[in-house]
Amino acid sequence: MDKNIAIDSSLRTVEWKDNKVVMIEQTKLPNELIFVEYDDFNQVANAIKTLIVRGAPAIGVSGAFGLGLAALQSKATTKEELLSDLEDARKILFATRPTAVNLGWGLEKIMNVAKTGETAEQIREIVISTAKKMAEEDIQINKAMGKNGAILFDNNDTIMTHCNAGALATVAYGTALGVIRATRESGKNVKVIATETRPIQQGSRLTAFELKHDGFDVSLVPDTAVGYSMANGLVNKVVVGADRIVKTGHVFNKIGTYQVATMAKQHGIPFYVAAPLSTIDLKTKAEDVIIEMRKGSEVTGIGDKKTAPDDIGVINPAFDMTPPELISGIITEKGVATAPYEKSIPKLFEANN
Ligand SMILES: CSC[C@H]1O[C@H](OP(=O)(O)O)[C@H](O)[C@@H]1O
Repeated sequence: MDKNIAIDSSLRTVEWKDNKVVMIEQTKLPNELIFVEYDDFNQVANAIKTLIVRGAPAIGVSGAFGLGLAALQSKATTKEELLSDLEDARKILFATRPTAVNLGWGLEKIMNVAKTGETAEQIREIVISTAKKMAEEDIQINKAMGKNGAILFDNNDTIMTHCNAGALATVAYGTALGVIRATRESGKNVKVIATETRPIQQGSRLTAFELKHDGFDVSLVPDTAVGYSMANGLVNKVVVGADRIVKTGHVFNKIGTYQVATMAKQHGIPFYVAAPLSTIDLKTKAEDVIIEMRKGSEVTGIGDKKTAPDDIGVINPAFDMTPPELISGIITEKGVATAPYEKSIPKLFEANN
């Protein structure tokens, strides 16, 4: 592994290059940093479903790029035919993962601009240019979010994270880790404690990897040591990402987030969520959000090594819900929302923000 990898805005998790989608093959980290190239939207759909690319903003942009490939693959010569082919591709990309709202948001944004094209060629051009613009905006959004969040953190804080809400969950820079990067850039010295985040270990494989390569003092804890870390004064604050936030302030994030938030409340530790507006869903009620259930083999083994007996029942939700009363603030590119969230979250969308 190249010890001099720079995991910052210079390294893109996913990008459009020569009419192909290029992404980091995240299931190979931290052992190998491999880039894969796709020219078929079905390959992008598979990459999202199998977590080759993961993280709400990253899969939103990947879905948009997937529609760009679908536009190039389509043999359509008329607007109607091409829109029909794009809708077929949208359904396949949308069905890959149900919880992160960014995927649906990214696909809908592309479909809406596609309808503004008059000819098949115009549609192809606008779809690809809009997807590329979405990717560039993601980085700027993360940096704005970082600045808004940095003021909440103090010099010499030790900050706990859960899962990976870093450069590897976005196009670059990250959401929760973007706040940590911006805090350092503001001149404050911070340390990080990353939870392992079983079963897929986004914390140990991805967060520890990217923070180490970005020069941070990062320590790893098993998920079972969250309470110990907080009870023994090792944690000053927590910041995590999100996959969907509803207007009441209920946050849907990687499984285990609810436990971390509950422990933080118990120990009087501020618990923040960092997410772009594209992760906020003003329409869906908390009780109607679909929690992705993943295959049991992720829990009964690590890689190809079995760690549990055969034929046992497994409950493997990929996400859980953290209620607003456990959340100190929701950091976005438009500012920080605080309780009561049903009043503060809609304000983030007001034009003068
Ligand atoms: C900045 S979004 C990151 C968010 O997505 C992760 O889930 P997954 O790795 O399954 O895509 C996790 O919930 C992170 O907080």
